[in-house]
Amino acid sequence: MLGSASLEGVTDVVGEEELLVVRGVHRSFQTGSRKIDVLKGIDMELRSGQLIMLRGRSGSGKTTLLNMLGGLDQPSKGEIYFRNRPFHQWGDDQRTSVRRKEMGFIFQAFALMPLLSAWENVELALRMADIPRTEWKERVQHCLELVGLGKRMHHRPFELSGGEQQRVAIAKAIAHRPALLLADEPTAELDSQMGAQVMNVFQNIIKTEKVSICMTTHDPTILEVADRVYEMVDGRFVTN
Ligand SMILES: Nc1ncnc2c1ncn2[C@@H]1O[C@H](COP(=O)(O)OP(=O)(O)OP(=O)(O)O)[C@@H](O)[C@H]1O
Repeated sequence: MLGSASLEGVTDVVGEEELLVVRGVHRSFQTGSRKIDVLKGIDMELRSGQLIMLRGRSGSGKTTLLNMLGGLDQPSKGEIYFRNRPFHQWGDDQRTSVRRKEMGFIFQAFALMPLLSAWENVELALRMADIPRTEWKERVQHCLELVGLGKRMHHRPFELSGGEQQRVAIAKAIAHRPALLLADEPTAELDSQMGAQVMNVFQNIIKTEKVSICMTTHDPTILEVADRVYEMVDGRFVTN
């Protein structure tokens, strides 16, 4: 087992905070009498200020891993440390609390409330994270300006392009100042220009908001902006 002493060792060596450490993670699913091994021993690290990408064919296990990093699911075996805390040992309530306060999520389909404006969508995220109401106005404005939507703050999703909707989703995901942003194929529904805009926003928020990002992608054209790419084949990482 990887104890806190060895984690401190890792931090000393690299001189930066290890936000996420994954050791020997397996995940199996039982369907009827069959056991399916989806993750077969995953090791990875994510440091503060990094953008890492999980790449791999459909069905290789990327979403399963991302769900685990976000505490939506738990490993069958192995360890996940989030900010030096043993995420894999925690119960649902503790994981939910960390997820609400310290993590943000972005999905392929933009996950906005259709009847709410961009402003109201971001505000909703602050309400959900128990951020005091007095801070909402300034924070919503800041986040929407950060993603380049300062002039579209009161539009509703159907009045925005796909790329703009995804940028509202980013503003919503970072509003409560998470340390970690998890994004599942955030550019998959976008054309290459809009996808590039989303990646620019990601690079920008890593610097200005001090958030780290772990995302999955199929898109080879965006891999070059990653600090590190993990290639997944059949539930394992392979070296390129
Ligand atoms: N709850 C579950 N029960 C049974 N099998 C599952 C479950 N969740 C995922 N799987 C299986 O695990 C495998 C990996 O799925 P996963 O969604 O992680 O792949 P992926 O790499 O994200 O694929 P895609 O790029 O298409 O999203 C698939 O074969 C899937 O059917």
